[in-house]
Amino acid sequence: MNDTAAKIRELTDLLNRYGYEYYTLDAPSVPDAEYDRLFHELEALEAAHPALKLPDSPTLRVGGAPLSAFAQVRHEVPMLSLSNAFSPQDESGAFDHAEMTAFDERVRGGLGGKPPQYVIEPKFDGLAVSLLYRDGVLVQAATRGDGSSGEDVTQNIRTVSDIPLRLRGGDTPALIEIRGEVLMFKADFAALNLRQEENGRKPFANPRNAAAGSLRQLDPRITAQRKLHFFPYSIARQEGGFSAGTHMQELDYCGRLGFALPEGNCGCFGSMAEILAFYEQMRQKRPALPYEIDGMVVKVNSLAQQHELGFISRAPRWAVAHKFPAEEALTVVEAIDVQI
Ligand SMILES: CC(C)(CNC(=O)c1ccc(Oc2ccccc2)cc1)c1ccc2c(N)nc(N)nc2n1
Repeated sequence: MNDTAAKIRELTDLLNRYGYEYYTLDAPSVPDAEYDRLFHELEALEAAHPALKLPDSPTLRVGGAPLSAFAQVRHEVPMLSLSNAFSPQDESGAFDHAEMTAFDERVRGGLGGKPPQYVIEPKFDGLAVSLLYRDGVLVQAATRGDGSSGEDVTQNIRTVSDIPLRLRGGDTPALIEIRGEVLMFKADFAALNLRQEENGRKPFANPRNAAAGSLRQLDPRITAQRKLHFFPYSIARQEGGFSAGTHMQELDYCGRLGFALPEGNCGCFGSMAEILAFYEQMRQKRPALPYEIDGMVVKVNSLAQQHELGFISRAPRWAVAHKFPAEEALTVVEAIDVQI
């Protein structure tokens, strides 16, 4: 490799490490001025040697020329929705968890009476996307669409700072497809709407619409100006690399690959009673979370038990969204469509 190519490789790796420390670990190891100096040095080298620009270059995060339309991407593995369980409040204000108890009984029935371990995690209220990495490099990103195919939003996804352009850690899988949610934090949503109003533009109704509108922008430079985040929640396909046996191991593996995890807002328990206690804790914590959630998701932890339980019309038998009651009587709970 000639020394210009070596220098570009070195600057790309260094800036990706600094970006990971700043955006995902929230623990920068260099001042912003140092990052900017190296970033401009890389930009200059790439402008002088376009053929040497790397597919995981951090300069891709600023967004290139606008697209005229989004290409369609067919999902090799369908992107499913979740069946819903609600816990309505009775007039005394007590919550009726009958639907979650019924879920637990169905799961135990399906497992021949074996008591499963459950994982409970936030049900992110954003836009579901699928990320495809080949030999550790992000090569494609798509929205869920109708579950079978979605829009190719690869260029826009590269501007999301906590999505790695190259997976971290050793033992890189030849292929891995990671699913999760792109969302906008509440504070960034408020700041965006302030800017919208100042510029005479219509404000977004909620952070989910703001995230969807920002990601489905044909101009990646606009997406790059919107502060988006990503949390993984599933590994859809994998060739090589670490083979997880449980959903918690999948989440931990995503953390090692360089993704942000909703630390402290996930749990793994051996009984539905503990799950319901954690759900209640999260319902109390919800207003203080930096991002919006519209409930919790409860999943069977063992992947072998998930496969044993399968899907009801392709919504998993082994997972259910446990929605929070609407905060105000006026909140319209959208009809949840189980998209296939
Ligand atoms: C559980 C799953 C539906 C993902 N899983 C899948 O989409 C999925 C898709 C094909 C699968 O296997 C199949 C393979 C071939 C055919 C049919 C299914 C398995 C899981 C889901 C959906 C939304 C979530 C959300 N908003 N927040 C959290 N925290 N978790 C979520 N989890």
